[in-house]
Amino acid sequence: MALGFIKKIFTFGKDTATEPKPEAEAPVVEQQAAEPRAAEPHIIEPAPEEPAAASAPLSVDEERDALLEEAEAANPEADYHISEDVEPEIYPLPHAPSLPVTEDPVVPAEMETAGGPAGDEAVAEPEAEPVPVEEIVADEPAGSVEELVEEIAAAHVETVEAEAPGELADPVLEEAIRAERPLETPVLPKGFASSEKAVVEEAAPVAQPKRTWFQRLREGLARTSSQLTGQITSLFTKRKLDDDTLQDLEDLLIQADLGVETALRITDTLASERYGKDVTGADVSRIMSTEITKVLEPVAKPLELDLNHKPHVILVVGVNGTGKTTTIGKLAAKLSGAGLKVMLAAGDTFRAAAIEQLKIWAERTGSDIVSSKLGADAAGLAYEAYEQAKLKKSDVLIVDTAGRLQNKAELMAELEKIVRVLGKLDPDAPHTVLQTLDATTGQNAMNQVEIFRNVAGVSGLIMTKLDGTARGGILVAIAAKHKLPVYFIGVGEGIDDLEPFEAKDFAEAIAGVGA
Ligand SMILES: Nc1nc2c(ncn2[C@@H]2O[C@H](COP(=O)(O)OP(=O)(O)OP(=O)(O)O)[C@@H](O)[C@H]2O)c(=O)[nH]1
Repeated sequence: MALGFIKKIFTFGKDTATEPKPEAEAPVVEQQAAEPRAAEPHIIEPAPEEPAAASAPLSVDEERDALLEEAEAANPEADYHISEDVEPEIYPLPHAPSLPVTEDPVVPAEMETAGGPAGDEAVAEPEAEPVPVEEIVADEPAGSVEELVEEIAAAHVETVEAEAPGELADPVLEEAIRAERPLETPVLPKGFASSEKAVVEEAAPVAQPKRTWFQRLREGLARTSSQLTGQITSLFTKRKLDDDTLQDLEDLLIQADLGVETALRITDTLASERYGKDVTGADVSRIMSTEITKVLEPVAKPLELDLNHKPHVILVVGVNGTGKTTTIGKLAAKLSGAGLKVMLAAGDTFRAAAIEQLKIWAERTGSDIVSSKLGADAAGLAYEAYEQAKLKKSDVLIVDTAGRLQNKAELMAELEKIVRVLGKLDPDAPHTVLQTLDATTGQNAMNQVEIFRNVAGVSGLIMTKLDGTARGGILVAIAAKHKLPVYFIGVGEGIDDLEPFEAKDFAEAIAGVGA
């Protein structure tokens, strides 16, 4: 059902995805503030931001202002002022909903903490109140509370409303969104799963023929596969299977980054079937494909979203250049294409280009985005993004992070702090910690998992740049060693070049079976 819409998004992004062009001096915020669009069909908005009633919980900006005032009183020397040219763009949010809103909307229980107008019950609920930032950072080392508050104030956080992602292809989805009611049965794109039972994963299988994806996977892995199968074929030309050929094969498989464990699985199986007999390259490929499938099957899992959390927080980590930002864009495209409300957080505050790049992806995918100025505290930004996502009832918040391993200690401290701050806003957050790995880096990717796993509690992987590399075998070695779920693989720079990870397809593509 969502597939037609996803395809539209893909087509839309395809032309421009390869070379994103930042709009240099024209912040998206200003454009949108100046030209509010008449209709935002995909946004389920709360009522317009009106002054909160005396008994209502503080809005995010009031909450933050109060915190900043307190911090200022405690330390009059510090400058906690938020620059005026930025503040009006943020609070109230620049986009006022144009959809009709009932006077007293009933907010579902899981959305009560959003801070918007709610029914009596919601107002009475104590847990609906936002958690003060000072509590959030209470466990931080001495002095860090003030620092964080100061940094949040200095962050010039800006929230950009989503662009409409285009016409909705699904009339049921469209009707639900126009009626401002949540979908009872969220329809997730392929590669995602929900912990709620009532999820339809793929409603229109004919719309995207498997062959297309399979062909693309094969094209992507062609270098890995042709190098490996070429060597195997020449190894077994007119040779019976003996200890020497088995040793040569083992070396070859290890050189192809498959890892010792998988190499041994393959040679052991081959030996048990064909020792002393003639062996062809096709025999080896078949066994390779079967054994690699066995290694990969336990890790080929959909990315499970718990939509009871609003938002479900996905923290994306990884060394810089591994494709974090691009992958976030691709994920956002899938999710917003399926009708979910997505908020992005430009938590890579270390690189201006990363912030700009994410803004472009937000525009392209119809996602909201919270960003800050360069060098701002990333945990503070994550805090703001979470609050904004709550306020706007986003289904999913995806947080980008910096990945500069050159300054490892600082980076790790920053990641730990982001995880801690999110965990205090929602004890289960971040609900998913995704690590991106660049397949072209081979063995290096293995070490990267080790590092980020310990610091950020990585819960799943996405391997990027599998197109055009001869080192795709590393995914197998990583699966065998770390046993972490692999949700998607990146096979290009375009918006639709992210595919759910399928063990058998991948194994066959690497082994050159069925080509
Ligand atoms: N060929 C190919 N290129 C990719 C893929 N994923 C990302 N890229 C490219 O890799 C480069 C780095 O990607 P980014 O998304 O900027 O990586 P990052 O991890 O966010 O990097 P920093 O912002 O420096 O931390 C970009 O040129 C992307 O277009 C992929 O699956 N295949």
